[in-house]
Amino acid sequence: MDTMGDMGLFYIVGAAVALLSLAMSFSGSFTLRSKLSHLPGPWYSKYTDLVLLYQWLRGNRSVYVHNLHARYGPVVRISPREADLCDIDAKRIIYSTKETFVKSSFYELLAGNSGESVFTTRDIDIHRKYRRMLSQPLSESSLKTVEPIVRSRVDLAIKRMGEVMQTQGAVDVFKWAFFMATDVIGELTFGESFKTLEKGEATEYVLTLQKIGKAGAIRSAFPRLVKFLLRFRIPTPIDALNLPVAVTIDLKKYAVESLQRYYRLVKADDVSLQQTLFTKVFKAEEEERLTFDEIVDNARTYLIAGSDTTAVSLTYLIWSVCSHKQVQERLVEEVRTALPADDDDFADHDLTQLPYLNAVIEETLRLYSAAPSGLPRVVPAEGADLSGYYFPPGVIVTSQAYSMHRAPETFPDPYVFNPDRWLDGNVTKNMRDSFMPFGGGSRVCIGLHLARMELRLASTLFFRNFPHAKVSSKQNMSSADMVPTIFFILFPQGKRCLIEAS
Ligand code: HEM
Repeated sequence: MDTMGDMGLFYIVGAAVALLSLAMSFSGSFTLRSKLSHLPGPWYSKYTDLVLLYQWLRGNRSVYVHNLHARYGPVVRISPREADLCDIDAKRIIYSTKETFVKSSFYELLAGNSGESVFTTRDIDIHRKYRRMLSQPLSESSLKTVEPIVRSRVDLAIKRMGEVMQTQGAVDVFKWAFFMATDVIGELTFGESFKTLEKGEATEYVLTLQKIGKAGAIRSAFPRLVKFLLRFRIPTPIDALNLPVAVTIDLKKYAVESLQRYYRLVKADDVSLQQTLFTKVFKAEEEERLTFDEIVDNARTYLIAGSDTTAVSLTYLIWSVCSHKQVQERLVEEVRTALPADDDDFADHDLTQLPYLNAVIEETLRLYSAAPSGLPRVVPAEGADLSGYYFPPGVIVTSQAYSMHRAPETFPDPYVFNPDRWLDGNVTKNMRDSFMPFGGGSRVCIGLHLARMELRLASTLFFRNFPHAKVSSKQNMSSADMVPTIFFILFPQGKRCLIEAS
């Protein structure tokens, strides 16, 4: 057969596989008997999850669910076997440290064919083992030892942003925040930086990282199809379907190569060895507590969970502050008073003492939580009473930061960016109990202290260096660019945020 003939056959087979798998992916999307038919919600959610799936693929699920709450109240059925609860007591029960409500199979879909990690595993014992081994290097006190690495990456990011502002008039802070967060977590994980800040452009690996959000959304919508394609490494004529396959393969390859390099240094007892978040875990491997594959899968998770999230948060922080002049003046004044211009010798700990800076960070995490969607959990075997309704075993319940953080009875004027609400004396118990930018309970974000450290250092240094920064209108940059799109991780629709020095 000639090449064209081969290609023709190839595409026909590809299309057939795609259609078949689409059908398989959707099977189970229709039901005649929803176990949640007694809950409020749109009529179609009793029978199908297709509308939810459609909103998910548009990057609009959180807003869609939020609008359903506005219409149906704090408990809403969003699919035949899934409900979202915007209720403080329910949230506390669902995301408790007891882990009675385990993660749903959604997390396995996000992981695809990769092995389990501290993020994706649904097994309570495996999770506890990973958490025991991985938490300590990311604790507040242990992070002090890696603070110089974080600080050097943040310093370089701010320097590069300044250079670009000077030469081009405006800088894309989203791009540089992503480079910064990726270089930080890359260096802390693999012992060497990706050097994207130095190069000023994304390496191939970093480009792959940027595609993860979309790849995860596609994979979780068409799990069987993606699994099939990944297993047999079959390219299809549909680019969107090739994306999660390529992303999974590339990320794994890079993580394996980098960790093998680092492992060789650990084995050789190299004195110049830089401590990473995995140094102790590597040593533990010798006691057969974590296999090399387990380390690779957890390292990959760090890269995925620790780059976009922090970058998006920093971007929205800078944009929000620059869009509110009074907030900017107060922040700049606080930083100027606490850290005189000729004093560079401050530590992250000093920044934890700045009330307004920390209020700005909380307010950013409230309105622009980087992972604002529902975090799905399974109702345990005994069923559950939540918010006045009975939930049978096996159904999925979620709470989403997007709605919890916009409940007007807890956060008055919820759509207003107002850091004052987080100052001493203004914070209520309900605010604390509703707040979930890092999830909650036993599955709370393992990297939250690192993320907060990066946010404190980067925002302080940004507004110290560019006190009069403002949102640019160059290249038609507008607030439309900053409308959130949410594929599990939130990012600005325009995928850019242009800022000028003054
Ligand atoms: C502002 C930045 C960040 C935000 C908003 C964020 C948000 C979250 C959220 C909401 C969860 C809970 C997910 C769920 O229950 O389904 C989570 C878990 C997790 N995050 Fe983060 N994260 C951030 C930064 C980081 C960083 C820097 C790391 C790097 C180590 C990281 C690693 C993880 C891991 C491994 C988990 C899973 C923990 C577990 O299940 O035990 N995150 N994160």
